[in-house]
Amino acid sequence: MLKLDQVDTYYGNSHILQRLSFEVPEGKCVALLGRNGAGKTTTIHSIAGLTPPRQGSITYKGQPISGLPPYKIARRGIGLVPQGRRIFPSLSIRENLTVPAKDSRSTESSRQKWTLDEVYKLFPILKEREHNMGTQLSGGQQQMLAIGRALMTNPEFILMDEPSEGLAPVIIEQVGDIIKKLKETGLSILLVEQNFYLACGAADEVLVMNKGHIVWKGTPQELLANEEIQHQYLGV
Ligand SMILES: Nc1ncnc2c1ncn2[C@@H]1O[C@H](COP(=O)(O)OP(=O)(O)OP(=O)(O)O)[C@@H](O)[C@H]1O
Repeated sequence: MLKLDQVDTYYGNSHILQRLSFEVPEGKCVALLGRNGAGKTTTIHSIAGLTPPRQGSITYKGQPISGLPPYKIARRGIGLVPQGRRIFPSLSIRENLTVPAKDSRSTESSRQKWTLDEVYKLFPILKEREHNMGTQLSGGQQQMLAIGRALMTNPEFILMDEPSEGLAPVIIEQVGDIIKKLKETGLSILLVEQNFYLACGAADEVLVMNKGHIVWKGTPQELLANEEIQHQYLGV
């Protein structure tokens, strides 16, 4: 569904992604793991059009998307749950959810529509607190809000950047359950994580990244059994 082929992304003269190639099949969750600075966020930003690649191709459902502005990539059906959640602090929870959905052209008509009610069904706590300000939520609830806000753009594919960041272990487990539920709705997911156990619990395939390229790929079971890779690239 999403394919990166020989992607090179730079910040100025710094060559960050180096001939990066991988695929995310339809309906699957692929986790991208790696230490700080490996290039995971840069990968997400390259796909979303925030830091376009200088060379190589990114295709989504067979169509090239590299070079398109971020809003056009979003309209194609790729939603972003950014690192650090980026909740709008001066808006209520309801407003945080409805603001990105306001532009009716933001959705291509054939896709299943996520409504406010459906997002509230998935995250009942957001309904209970819909008139609170975004910043009055706990870290886990803010993560639900960030996911709900991405769903309101009716994506078929979601990019999730470190959803476990700053959360307590019990909440990280809940995030894992949410990712499984999203997959059951038919979404395809690229999950960037530093949390080895969350990634292995939620993903169908794991990619390990180091210095801007993929150094290992396999199933979560294979990674759990491979202590050398865990130690060398993930600091587990
Ligand atoms: N805006 C920027 N300008 C210059 N260099 C940057 C910028 N953002 C990131 N980098 C560099 O690019 C490299 C990859 O960073 P990136 O944020 O993609 O890593 P990451 O794997 O997501 O790590 P983290 O988990 O810390 O976010 C790092 O060496 C980082 O210092």
